[in-house]
Amino acid sequence: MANEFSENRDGTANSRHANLTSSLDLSTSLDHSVQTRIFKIIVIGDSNVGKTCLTFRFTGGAFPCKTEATIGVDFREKAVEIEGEKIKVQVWDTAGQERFRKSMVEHYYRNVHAVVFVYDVTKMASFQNLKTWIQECNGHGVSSAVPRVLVGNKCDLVDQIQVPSNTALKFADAYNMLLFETSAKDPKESQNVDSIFMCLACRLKAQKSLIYRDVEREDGRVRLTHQPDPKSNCPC
Ligand SMILES: Nc1nc2c(ncn2[C@@H]2O[C@H](COP(=O)(O)OP(=O)(O)OP(=O)(O)O)[C@@H](O)[C@H]2O)c(=O)[nH]1
Ligand SMILES: [Mg+2]
Repeated sequence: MANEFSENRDGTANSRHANLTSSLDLSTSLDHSVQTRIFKIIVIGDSNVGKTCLTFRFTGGAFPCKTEATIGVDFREKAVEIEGEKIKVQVWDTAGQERFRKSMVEHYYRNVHAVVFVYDVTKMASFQNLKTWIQECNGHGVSSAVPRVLVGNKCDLVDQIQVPSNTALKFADAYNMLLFETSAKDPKESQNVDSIFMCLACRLKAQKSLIYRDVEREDGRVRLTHQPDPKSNCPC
């Protein structure tokens, strides 16, 4: 594991074109040295929708001044605390371009704990392609018990919006997902970006027993039917 992650100045972990080994399988989801659970969240969607910028905003707290197409996968980690438990959220920022991802796909989905599907609100094609991304995810055996959320990014480009909110909401509802419309670029939206990942981390913490058992065998769906607890720091 140590060879695969380099520590950034801000304390987040990052690795490009990582040589994936079984140590990343995360089947136990537990960092034994410090007894911190690790939640593996993958970020999926068309190229250029802003997956790298969203993950950077969450883990690094800023919008990167320059990005290049992701090759394979970039890992970023952020330590969070939920109801007194320290948890590492490990974000897998995947490549949207087919040529940069095909050899890695199996690794993306293996032992994944949650999935973030991203589209660009200014690009209808990226929204229409979501079905293909969902099919790929299901085709790799990701259980319906694995929480999924939908993210419409680039909301700061208000004059260029092509995907109406109600269309996105209907889609999210049909696939039993929460919808977040946000912007990785707009600093005012940074809390909303954090909420995407914190919401999933809270769901996963609540599913504690599922993570220690075999998630694949559970077929229960995660539905947001409860009211958020005002005393909890869960954003959803
Ligand atoms: N206006 C605006 N631009 C954004 C936003 N998020 C990302 N971008 C821009 O969109 C472009 C693509 O962003 P990336 O984060 O690299 O996209 P990606 O989905 O990671 O692309 P791949 O790695 O090829 O899959 C870059 O030029 C970003 O600056 C946003 O919220 N608003
Ligand atoms: Mg990228």
